[in-house]
Amino acid sequence: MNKILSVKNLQKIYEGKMSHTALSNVSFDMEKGEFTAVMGPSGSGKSTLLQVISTIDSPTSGNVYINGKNPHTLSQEELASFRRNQLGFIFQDFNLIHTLTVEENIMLPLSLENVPAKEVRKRTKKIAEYLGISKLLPKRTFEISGGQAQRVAAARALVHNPSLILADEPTGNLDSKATNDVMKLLKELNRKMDSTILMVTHDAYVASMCGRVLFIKDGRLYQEMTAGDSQTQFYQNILDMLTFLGGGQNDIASNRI
Ligand SMILES: Nc1ncnc2c1ncn2[C@@H]1O[C@H](COP(=O)(O)OP(=O)(O)OP(=O)(O)O)[C@@H](O)[C@H]1O
Repeated sequence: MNKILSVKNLQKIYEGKMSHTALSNVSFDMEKGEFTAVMGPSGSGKSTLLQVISTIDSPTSGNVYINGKNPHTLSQEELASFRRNQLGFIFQDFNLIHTLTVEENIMLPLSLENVPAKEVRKRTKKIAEYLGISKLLPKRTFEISGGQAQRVAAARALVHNPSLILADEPTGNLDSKATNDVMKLLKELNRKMDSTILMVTHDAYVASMCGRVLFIKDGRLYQEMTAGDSQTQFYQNILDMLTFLGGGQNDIASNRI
């Protein structure tokens, strides 16, 4: 067993005129090669969880260990390097930089780490070939399609071979064909490269393609489900849980299987 992520008794309180407990006593682990979804009603704390794990925000109490190291105890400088080395991010809007070419976007994490230029080109070429986007390398980001942009974002997230990939609603803005493409891609990364992926999603169909789903309600880990043999059954179980948790129409995807 190779534990990549360990979240222990995480608590996050947003202080203000009215302080708000966004996460309360959340604990779970992820082994290498796991693909796990985080679901829950709007405002339940999913993004907060991802932000604390990704070190964008710090916990009020509790600990996060990535590959056995607690990034929240690192200095600013060490943290920046830790994030670039250990984590890969895939966001809904891809976060590509439009003044750069596709190749430069993919290279970015390595360039920031002062990896030698020859090695940067070699790794960029390899990941681009792997994801079938070699021909796009010289293009600007506005010259490529949404699905291609998602592949470029995945290439950038993977080029430095991160321990953990964090995805915040990577299919949020996409139609069902593009959603399927993105999920195929993530599954492929998960299977072939043994990538460990933690993904927030509102979409029960998308979640049913993962190996495990964590359900959050009012900042607490409410329930977890593991996929069985049938994706249709898993999807149904997820839908049932979401209906039970409540939270409005947007949280429940239409019947797609
Ligand atoms: N910076 C902040 N300051 C104060 N409260 C915040 C802050 N960010 C989030 N919250 C509150 O914390 C709770 C959890 O928010 P979070 O964004 O994690 O929910 P979520 O499950 O990701 O929601 P959604 O599905 O709508 O994106 C919400 O009640 C939100 O209003």
